[in-house]
Amino acid sequence: MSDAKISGVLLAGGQGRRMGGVDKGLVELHGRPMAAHVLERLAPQVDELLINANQNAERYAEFGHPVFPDEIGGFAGPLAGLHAALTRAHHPLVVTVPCDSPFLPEDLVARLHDSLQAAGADLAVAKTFDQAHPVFCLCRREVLSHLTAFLESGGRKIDAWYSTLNIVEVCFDDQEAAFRNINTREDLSRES
Ligand SMILES: Nc1nc2c(ncn2[C@@H]2O[C@H](COP(=O)(O)OP(=O)(O)OP(=O)(O)O)[C@@H](O)[C@H]2O)c(=O)[nH]1
Ligand SMILES: [Mg+2]
Repeated sequence: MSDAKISGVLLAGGQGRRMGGVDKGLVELHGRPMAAHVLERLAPQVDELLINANQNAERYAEFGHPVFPDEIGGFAGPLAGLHAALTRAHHPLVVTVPCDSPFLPEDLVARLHDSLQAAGADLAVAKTFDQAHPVFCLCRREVLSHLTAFLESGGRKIDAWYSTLNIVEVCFDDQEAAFRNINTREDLSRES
């Protein structure tokens, strides 16, 4: 297994429309912002942490890690966040996680990394049973030029971009509950 260092990126650049247009990463669960839960789980798994957010930069900065917005504006979706992340990351491997999945696996990065290496893939993405979790991915930083070209040609859909890459899907069937995400007020109250 390679010992390449890994940058971890919290994707918090969405508009939270299903929750009424809130900045979901700052919404509190058990008395703390969801971003805090996610960062705490991810920190021991990576060599640096970065935060991608398009609003409330000062509040995200309080977590103590660099904060940056999408370079491609207009809330173009998570690929715009990944694009910005790949331009900012210092390490050769980059893992992304969403801001609304506070229970992410503690061995997420180790398992994505093992599969990426074993398959010699460009990108490893989590799945549970037949459900893909496309924003939980580990990729090589050098896919940036490929992603930039995809975005410049008007591409926005994460699945469409993945279909042009050498990817490996990594099975987390044993931890399905760790991927539950919070999209609505009802989802939030179910966890509270
Ligand atoms: N950087 C960036 N991240 C995004 C964007 N849209 C969604 N995301 C992130 O992608 C992940 C999954 O997105 P969703 O669950 O759809 O979150 P959302 O878009 O804020 O919420 P909805 O508006 O209800 O769809 C979350 O971590 C979001 O922060 C975007 O335009 N830019
Ligand atoms: Mg969305």
